[in-house]
Amino acid sequence: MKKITIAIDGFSSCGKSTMAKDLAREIGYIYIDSGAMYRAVTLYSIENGIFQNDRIDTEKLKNLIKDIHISFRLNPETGRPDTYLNGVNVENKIRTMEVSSCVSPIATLDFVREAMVTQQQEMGKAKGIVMDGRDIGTTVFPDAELKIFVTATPEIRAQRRYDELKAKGEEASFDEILENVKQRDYIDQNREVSPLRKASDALLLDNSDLTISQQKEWLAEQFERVIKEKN
Ligand SMILES: Nc1ncnc2c1ncn2[C@@H]1O[C@H](COP(=O)(O)OP(=O)(O)OP(=O)(O)O)[C@@H](O)[C@H]1O
Ligand SMILES: Nc1ccn([C@@H]2O[C@H](COP(=O)(O)O)[C@@H](O)[C@H]2O)c(=O)n1
Repeated sequence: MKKITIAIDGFSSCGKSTMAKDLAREIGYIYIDSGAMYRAVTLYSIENGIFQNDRIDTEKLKNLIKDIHISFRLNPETGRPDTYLNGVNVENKIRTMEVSSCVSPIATLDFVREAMVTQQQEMGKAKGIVMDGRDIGTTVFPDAELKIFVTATPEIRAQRRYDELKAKGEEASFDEILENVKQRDYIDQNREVSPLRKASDALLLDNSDLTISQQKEWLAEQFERVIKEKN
């Protein structure tokens, strides 16, 4: 059976990776969380004094970007891929509020996007991939056979993130999360290079009132429909 490329874009914390990971596991495709790659570059920038006091030393990052190697390896305990930065597992470190609050400015930089998009296109060149992010259907894989654009209200998205952190036993402030979600949406939609947009041929999914299993079922139906058409 011919494999396809699946692009899942949308606003922050709306459930893209939850849907993408589950679908990829069920259909035996590779799953790539492109946001984790921008988060890893951000962590590197914080740890190497490139992002300090709300300022980015862009010249330094430009010189060092070739030394930033991001990869994914399956975690046998979670059954999901963990993110590695230069060979070190950074899966937990890249999910902190510190990284969340610095990542969108880093993701506006053209040379950062160019480096990430090149790696993402390489990862997907054999198809059989589900990738989620902000520009997957518009820039990374404009010819993807199945494109989804996910949205939900900012309050619902912040609540989901808040519940997730609480369940993990982590300190969280709903207001801080809501502010971060809104700020990232704004920066992501208004940057010059590859702003967050619904591709004209993407299917829109507002999952504000859907459960995880309902959205999973919806996505599986879309996949079945497209794969039948292509085979
Ligand atoms: N339909 C849903 N109903 C309730 N909770 C959901 C739903 N979909 C996802 N979630 C939960 O919302 C949280 C955010 O989901 P997820 O991490 O998949 O979002 P995302 O869009 O990939 O986020 P980000 O853009 O930050 O990577 C998770 O805790 C997830 O379990
Ligand atoms: N294709 C992408 C993916 C992500 N970004 C930026 O990274 C941030 C973090 O992504 P999450 O999916 O983990 O929320 C996101 O807010 C974007 O700024 C991107 O630009 N392009």
